[in-house]
Amino acid sequence: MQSSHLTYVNYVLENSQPGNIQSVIDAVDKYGWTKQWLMSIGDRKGVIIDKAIQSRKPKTILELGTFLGYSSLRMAAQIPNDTLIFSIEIDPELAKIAHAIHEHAGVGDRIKILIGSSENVIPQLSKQYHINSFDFIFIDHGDSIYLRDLKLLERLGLIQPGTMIVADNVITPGAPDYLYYIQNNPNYQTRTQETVVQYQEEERDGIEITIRN
Ligand SMILES: C[S@@+](CC[C@H](N)C(=O)[O-])C[C@H]1O[C@@H](n2cnc3c(N)ncnc32)[C@H](O)[C@@H]1O
Repeated sequence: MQSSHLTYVNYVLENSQPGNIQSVIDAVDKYGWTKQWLMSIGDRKGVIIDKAIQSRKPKTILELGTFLGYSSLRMAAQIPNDTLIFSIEIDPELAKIAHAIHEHAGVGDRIKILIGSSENVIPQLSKQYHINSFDFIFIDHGDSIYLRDLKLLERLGLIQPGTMIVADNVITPGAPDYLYYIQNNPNYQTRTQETVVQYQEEERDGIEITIRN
């Protein structure tokens, strides 16, 4: 394991209680604010995701981009125990660390991390996991591939009327082609929630919150 990842895991394990999701979320946030900047959504954007989940009450959730498992942990904290989150991560080492953190938080069986590139994994979802569509999709893997994967999800029928799609980083670094498509498409109702970059005081960012008509 990379030494920075090892430091992170040790910090989170030592500063949280097993089975206590909120204490794990708090430990990650403390690490991000005081030790090392993280590309996890962080506490301030995290509240926006929490509210989106509370408003949609999804039964099926897909995340693109697990990283160290923070946003999936936050989503798990907002939903009933019987709701499974699928989260796709291209880097096997990150997936392993995220799973260890989820196990520590007591939600390892509620977050299914699928290792691989989203463009390869998404087409397997219906067949392997009997998913017809998702109620909630969190897009947070790479700004330049948001639109490609949105269109893939559309083509496969995984986005249906009522699906809520939340995309991070639409201002910084920005996803202009994604925003143009979704904001000029009569199939979607969408708004940009302005916020700031995680674990920083100043830099502007935005989260796009969209509902399929
Ligand atoms: C910004 S981080 C995700 C942060 C995470 N959602 C959170 O807030 O805790 C982006 C992650 O997407 C992964 N990623 C990048 N391209 C990907 C792809 N094509 N398929 C799956 N994962 C990808 C990266 O390895 C990285 O871990």
